Amino acid sequence: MSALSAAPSATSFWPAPYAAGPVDATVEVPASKSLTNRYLILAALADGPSRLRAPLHSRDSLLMVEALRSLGATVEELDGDGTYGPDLLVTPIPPDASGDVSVDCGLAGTVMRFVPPLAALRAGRTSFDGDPHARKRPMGAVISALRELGVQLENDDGSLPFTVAGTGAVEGGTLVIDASASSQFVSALLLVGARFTEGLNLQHVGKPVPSLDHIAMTVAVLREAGVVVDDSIPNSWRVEPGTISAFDVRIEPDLSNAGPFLAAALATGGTVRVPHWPSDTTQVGAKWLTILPLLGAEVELTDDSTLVVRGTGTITGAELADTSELAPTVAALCSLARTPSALSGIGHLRGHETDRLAALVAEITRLGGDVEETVDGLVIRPAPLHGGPFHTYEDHRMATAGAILGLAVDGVEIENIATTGKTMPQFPELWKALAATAGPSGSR
Ligand SMILES: O=C(O)C1=C[C@@H](OP(=O)(O)O)[C@@H](O)[C@H](O)C1
Ligand SMILES: C=C(OP(=O)(O)O)C(=O)O
Repeated sequence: MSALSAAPSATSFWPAPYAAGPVDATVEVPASKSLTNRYLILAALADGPSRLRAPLHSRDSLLMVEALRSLGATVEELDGDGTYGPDLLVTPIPPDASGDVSVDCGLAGTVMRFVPPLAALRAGRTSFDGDPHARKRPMGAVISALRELGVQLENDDGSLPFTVAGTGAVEGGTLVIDASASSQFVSALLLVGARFTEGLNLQHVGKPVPSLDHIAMTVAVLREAGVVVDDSIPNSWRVEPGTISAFDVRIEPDLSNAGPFLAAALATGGTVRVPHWPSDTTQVGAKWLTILPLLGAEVELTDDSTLVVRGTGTITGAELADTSELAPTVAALCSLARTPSALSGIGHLRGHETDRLAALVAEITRLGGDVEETVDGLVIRPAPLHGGPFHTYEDHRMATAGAILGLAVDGVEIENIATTGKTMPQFPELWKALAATAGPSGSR
């Protein structure tokens, strides 16, 4: 399957490796999706060529690269020292770029939310569409924000597909949005705000914005590129107009995608090490250092920046709020716990790659689990699990959640494991290698 093609709809099931004993593995995790795609956007708007070292190469990052190429940026591959592919050299979109183009968003939230404001800065029509489920993901706040900013949109009914008819400039100014469905609405506007003639005063009004770590990440990468951002008032951001400076940056490993591997230590009572763990990061995956001990793990960050997680053989349930994109991994671990768990502050997961709350309830229940959906999360109670099919709904994090269960429960079969290619095409091989460290499968 090409990285850009839609995830296959034909049903194929992957026998998840079952670990006969404790795993003992060191796993080098590919680069962060959220950082790679933010740096790609900034590089396309910068004042000169930028280099991304050891970036992510996955479906979501390729969709972003292709989107930027369509808008006129040049993205070249350069030999680098990354384990999982070349560096990227990005030459920005030229000021006189114009013409009608189309962008395939796949199922990537970062592409469908971040690229339309960028397209508004260019003269020409850019049409956006994506996978069938992409048409169901919330887009309203980005679309209404562009309209408020005076940008013309065509064929839009509040979701994909639609067309942005850019004129080459956006005046900017004051904008009020409701970003309660996704932090990406805020990030999308902040990322391009410095290129609006008057900059941007953005305010959120409504229920709380989810995934605040991801907004902190956006602000941090903007400041690295010399953009002046004031985020001192909650729910309010000021981006000064100005230059986005070209940069040369090494991308951190994806700490969210490290999650399933770290979870394997708990699921099997083993040890997993992830090297190159950043000591200072805006990634939400930094929270593993506090989440995993609450679930019963011993966690240590060594002097050589390796995160070491040891399972004690017992997983304890926990009350955890605002786990954002970590939630499917957390839910899988909680289903293996000896005591109940409550996950809250994740109602917006209903608008992710699939309705993740419904999907987790359906699939964990199918394996014998006891899970209930609440207004803004899940309650998970201890129950003996058994093998069987685990449906994934084109959602990479459903697939990795199923793999965690399969490590601890014999006979779990995961639908369409290739869906992990959205952010980590190497997942099936890395997971098999991890499971193999537990010895040949059999009963524990
Ligand atoms: O900006 C980003 O890179 C992301 C923001 C979050 O989106 P939501 O705010 O919609 O949860 C997160 O869940 C998603 O995986 C990546
Ligand atoms: C919600 C996610 O992705 P997206 O960037 O497509 O929103 C995710 O990766 O968990």
